[in-house]
Amino acid sequence: MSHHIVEVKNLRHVYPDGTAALDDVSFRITHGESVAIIGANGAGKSTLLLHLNGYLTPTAGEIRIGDFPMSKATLPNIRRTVGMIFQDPDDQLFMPTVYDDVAFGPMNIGLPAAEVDARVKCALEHVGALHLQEKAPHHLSGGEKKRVAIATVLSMSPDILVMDEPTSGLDPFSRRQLMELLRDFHHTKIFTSHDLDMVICLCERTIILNEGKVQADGPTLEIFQNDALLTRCRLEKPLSMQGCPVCGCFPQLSSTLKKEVLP
Ligand SMILES: Nc1ncnc2c1ncn2[C@@H]1O[C@H](COP(=O)(O)OP(=O)(O)OP(=O)(O)O)[C@@H](O)[C@H]1O
Repeated sequence: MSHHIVEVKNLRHVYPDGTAALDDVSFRITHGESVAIIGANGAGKSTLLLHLNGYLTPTAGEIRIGDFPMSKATLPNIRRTVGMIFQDPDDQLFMPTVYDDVAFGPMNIGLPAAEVDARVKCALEHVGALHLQEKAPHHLSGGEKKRVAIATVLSMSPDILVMDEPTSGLDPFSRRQLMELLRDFHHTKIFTSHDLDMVICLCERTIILNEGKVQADGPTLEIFQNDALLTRCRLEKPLSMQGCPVCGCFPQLSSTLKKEVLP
């Protein structure tokens, strides 16, 4: 399934004002992997994601999605393969109703009306937002907007899901539901997040960006056990791996995690 592969080679991005946001970033993500891209504020995470379906163009370097190098000619195909969910759902929702927003992508690729309708209903049901279909997106709460933004991407049946800060702004119940939804998506997933407890639950691999460069790329648990690396990159362990400051116990850890995390 080579169309599920994401390859980034020596990517550099300099914004028009001269800010070098990414420098010599390289990695390869293969089919079915679930990968977190983490880093402190300003590390370059969003800039990197915006390259993965062509919203930003590299200053230098190369991106391949499956068999296609990113270019003007391959962009429509790549955008069908890579479903991008932005940090701010307002960047994604622009139609008069939720239904129209979720239908927009499938209609645009010329699917028959019955197929569009089926995809919209299925995507909205999947994110628990079918009851919102007639509402105006700008009347929704932050968490509802996030779900609908995800539905706009699911309705296109992407092979690769790319999400910038998926759990930001969600209440604990909605966060849990979203995590379950993402766990059920069995194709390639790439997230940026400051929610490191979500990362530990959903991503077996983590890439750390620091000042636009890849500082680490490996198994998530190994990375979160490397205190020196985390400190150097201005990161902290997930809460579930931090001991209670009073007695040193690990109340939130599941027993499986305890075996792997505790010395
Ligand atoms: N449009 C832009 N023009 C100039 N500089 C920008 C632009 N967008 C981002 N930057 C700069 O690029 C660097 C990387 O920003 P980016 O948004 O990719 O970081 P991030 O890791 O996603 O941060 P955060 O965790 O705060 O969302 C920062 O120094 C930022 O100020």
